[in-house]
Amino acid sequence: MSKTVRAHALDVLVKVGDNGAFSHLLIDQTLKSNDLESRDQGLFTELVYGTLNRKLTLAYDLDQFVKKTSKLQSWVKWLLYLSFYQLKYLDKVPDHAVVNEAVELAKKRGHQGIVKLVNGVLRQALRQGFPSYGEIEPETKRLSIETSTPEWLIERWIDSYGLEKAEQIAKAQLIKADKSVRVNPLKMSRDEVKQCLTEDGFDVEDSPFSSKGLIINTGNILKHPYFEEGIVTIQDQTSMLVGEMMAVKEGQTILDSCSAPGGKSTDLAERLSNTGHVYSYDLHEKKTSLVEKKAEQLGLINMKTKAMDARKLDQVFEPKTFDRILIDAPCSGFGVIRTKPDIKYTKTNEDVLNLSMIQFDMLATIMPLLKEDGKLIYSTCTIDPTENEALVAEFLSGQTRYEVDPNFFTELPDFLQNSAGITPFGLQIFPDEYQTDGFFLTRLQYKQATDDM
Ligand SMILES: C[S@@+](CC[C@H](N)C(=O)[O-])C[C@H]1O[C@@H](n2cnc3c(N)ncnc32)[C@H](O)[C@@H]1O
Repeated sequence: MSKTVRAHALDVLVKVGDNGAFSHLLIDQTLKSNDLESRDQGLFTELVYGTLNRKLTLAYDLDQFVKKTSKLQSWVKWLLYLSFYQLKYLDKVPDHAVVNEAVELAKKRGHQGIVKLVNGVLRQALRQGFPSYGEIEPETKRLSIETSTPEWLIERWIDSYGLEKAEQIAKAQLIKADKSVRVNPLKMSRDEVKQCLTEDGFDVEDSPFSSKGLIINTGNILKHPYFEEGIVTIQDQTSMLVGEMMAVKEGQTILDSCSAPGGKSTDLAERLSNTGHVYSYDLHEKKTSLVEKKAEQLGLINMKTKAMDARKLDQVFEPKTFDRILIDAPCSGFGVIRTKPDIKYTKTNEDVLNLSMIQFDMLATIMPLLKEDGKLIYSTCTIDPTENEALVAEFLSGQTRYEVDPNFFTELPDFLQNSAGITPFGLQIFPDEYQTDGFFLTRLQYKQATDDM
């Protein structure tokens, strides 16, 4: 008999274990190498991400029913987390089905004592109900358990944005992400794609972030031929805003210093309508080959890829070479926890500090490669000031040549112009604002001469 969805989910959860790393790779691997039906693929992904994303909450819950959880074998613990997740958060699965499936999985993997324990714990949880968290003290611990976010990260967000905002951010990271796609204008217009997808039964709407973006409310776009044909690319709406704000003009020469897997680079190349050049760099060839693959799929012939540390690009290019530069920097990724929950369990305070030093070096090395009338976008998919506005402020304060482009703020889409995350150093988009990833971007340029001389 072929494996059930829950058996696949349990396998991945056990492999990911408490280290938390690489769940998205294991999910992709399982989806590719097994013939799960498309309905089951959705459930499988939801079970793995959902359980991982709620890990700390589920561990607290389990402590109420089992005295020494540390003595449980890893797979038993994850089976109970997986089952709790379904009982608490999934309406579509009946409780008795969750218990029966868990018991069957326990029978396959363990002895009679474990089967009894799994059955007993789940039935007790159903009888007694799950604990509430309101009384937990201090407040940071309560928030940590309720939102399954490590306490140090909650404290970081409180330090940056206050308790109320920290709570909103942590809660938003638990909400399932909408899918959005970018339309390739070299192949079809957004309106045409929208119309055809609607005729095919999809519920689709225009993204307010980008003229190329569509939000897919219902329908599995990964299975649609437009995906294979390079007519659409999966991309978060905030990432598409980068392409929009680069204000690219045909024929330009563009540098993308951290380009893999190629989402934004290919957006820029599409915007050049296959004119000009996009030089797409990343640290390793394994990474740049992903960019090449994407470019090929989208029919783009104006991209050049090469592996190189962005902090050495000044050894390859003369100063003032590029019309447009993108530094979409490696970052802590606290804006994309919705789709990569591992991030909140694996990153540390020290990582944030180390990343900010790399980001600073990248800015310092790459900024001089911009032409006198050029524009450079610095962006991250995180919500930490140390890597975002504070970093840009520090970079600008140490020199006299560059500034934030004042037109950046007026050229933002109208709905973002009064956004809570606007500072003199850029725009911070929070994950609780627009049902998107959390994201930061700003646009820098050479200081412009003022008229009042
Ligand atoms: C946020 S991701 C880029 C995403 C990409 N711009 C996109 O839209 O698909 C950051 C990238 O920086 C790369 N990276 C990390 N350190 C680097 C370095 N020192 N030099 C160049 N690239 C680096 C990582 O390999 C990663 O692919």
